[in-house]
Amino acid sequence: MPTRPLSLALVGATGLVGRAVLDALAEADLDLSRLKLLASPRSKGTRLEWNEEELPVHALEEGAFQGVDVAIFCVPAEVARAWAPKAWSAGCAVVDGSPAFRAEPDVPLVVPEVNLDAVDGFRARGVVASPSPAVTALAVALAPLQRAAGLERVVVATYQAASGAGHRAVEQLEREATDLMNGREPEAGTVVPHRLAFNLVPQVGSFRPDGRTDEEASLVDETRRVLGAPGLGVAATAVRVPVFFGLGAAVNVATARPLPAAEAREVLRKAPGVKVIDDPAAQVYPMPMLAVNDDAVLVGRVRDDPSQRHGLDLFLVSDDLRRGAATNLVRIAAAVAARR
Ligand SMILES: NC(=O)C1=CN([C@@H]2O[C@H](COP(=O)(O)OP(=O)(O)OC[C@H]3O[C@@H](n4cnc5c(N)ncnc54)[C@H](OP(=O)(O)O)[C@@H]3O)[C@@H](O)[C@H]2O)C=CC1
Ligand SMILES: N[C@@H](CC(=O)OP(=O)(O)O)C(=O)O
Repeated sequence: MPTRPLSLALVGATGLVGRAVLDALAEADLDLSRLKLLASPRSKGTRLEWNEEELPVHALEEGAFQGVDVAIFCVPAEVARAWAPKAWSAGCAVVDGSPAFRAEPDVPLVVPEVNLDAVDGFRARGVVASPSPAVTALAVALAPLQRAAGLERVVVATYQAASGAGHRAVEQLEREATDLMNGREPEAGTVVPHRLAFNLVPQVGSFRPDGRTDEEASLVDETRRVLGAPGLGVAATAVRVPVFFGLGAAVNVATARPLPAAEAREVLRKAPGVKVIDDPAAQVYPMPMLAVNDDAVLVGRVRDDPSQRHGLDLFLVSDDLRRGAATNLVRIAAAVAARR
C-alpha cells in the first residue's frame, strides 16, 4: 500500500545520538516531506547540515509536534517522559532512545532484527522504545543462538566508551588525555565520576540499592524483554573504558541444547545484523575501532567454554551511537511510519 511522505521530527538533534541519527537518516530509504530538528532552547538558532542543506534547530516547546507524524527522541529520560505524551496527543508517534519507557509493559522495546513485529504495540501509548546500546548489540548476537539452541544463562561484561555518556563525557576524556600528555593533573571528572583517561571505571549509570548500576540492571531487564525470555538468567558488569566511541562485551553463554563453537560461528554468520570477524591465528577479532559507523554487530573469539554444560564464550563490539542507537531508531521509525 503506498504511504504518503513522512513528516519527521528529531528531538535532541544537536547531541551525539541526534547527529548519528542525522547520518543514518541521510542513508535511509525514507520518503520525507519534512525533517524538523529540535533541541533545548540553548540550541535555538543553531543550523545543522543534512543532505547538503542547512536545517535550523528549533527549541522544543508547546506546539512543536503539530503536523509531525513520527518523532525520534534522543534526549535525557526526563525530557522524553515530559514530552512524549504531548507528542502523542498531537497525533505524533514517538520512537524513544532514552531509558524513560523501556520498562513500561505497554511500550514495545524493539531491536528490529529480533522483534520488529512488537512495533505493532505502539498505539497503546504512542511510543516505541529502543534499548540501551549494549543490550541492542547483545540481543542481535544472542537471538540467533537462542533460535538455534535455546539460552539458559548469560554472563556479560561490557566495555563502554565515553560516547555512551554523551558529548560532555567525550569532551572530558579529550581534556584529561591532553592534560596528562602535557604533564598536567586533570580537573576532577564532571560526567564520568573519576578520571577516565588511562583508567577503567566500573560504574556506568547510578548505583541502585541492590548494588547494581542502572546499566547493569538494564542489561538484565532489557535483554530479557527483547529476547522474550523473562526467566533468562543474566549477570552483568558494566565498565566505562577510555575509548571515545564503540562498545565491547565479553559474553559467556550456556545454551539449553548443545551448540559447539564451530556451529555457533556458522549460525552467527547467517544471522541478520551480525558480522563474524574471527580468525585468531591471524589476530583477527572484533575491536571497537572496527565497528565505528558500521550498522552490524561484530562478533568473534567464539569458543567452547568447557567449564559448564553447553558453554560458549564470545566477544562482540558495536558502534554505540550508530548501531546501538541511530540505526535502531531510524529502522523503528520506518516501521512505525509504515503502520500509520
Ligand atoms: N550516547 C549513547 O551511546 C546513547 C545514548 N542514548 C540515549 O540517548 C539520549 C541522548 O544521549 P546523547 O546524545 O548521548 O546525549 P547528549 O548529551 O550528547 O545530547 C543530549 C541532547 O538532548 C538535548 N536536550 C537536553 N535537554 C533538553 C531539553 N530540556 N529539551 C530539549 N532537548 C534537550 C540536547 O540539546 P542541547 O544541545 O540544546 O543541549 C542534545 O541535543 C539519552 O537519553 C541517552 O540515554 C541511547 C543509546 C546510546
Ligand atoms: N548509558 C550508556 C549508554 C546509553 O545511553 O544507555 P542508556 O540509554 O541506557 O543510558 C553508557 O553510558 O554507556
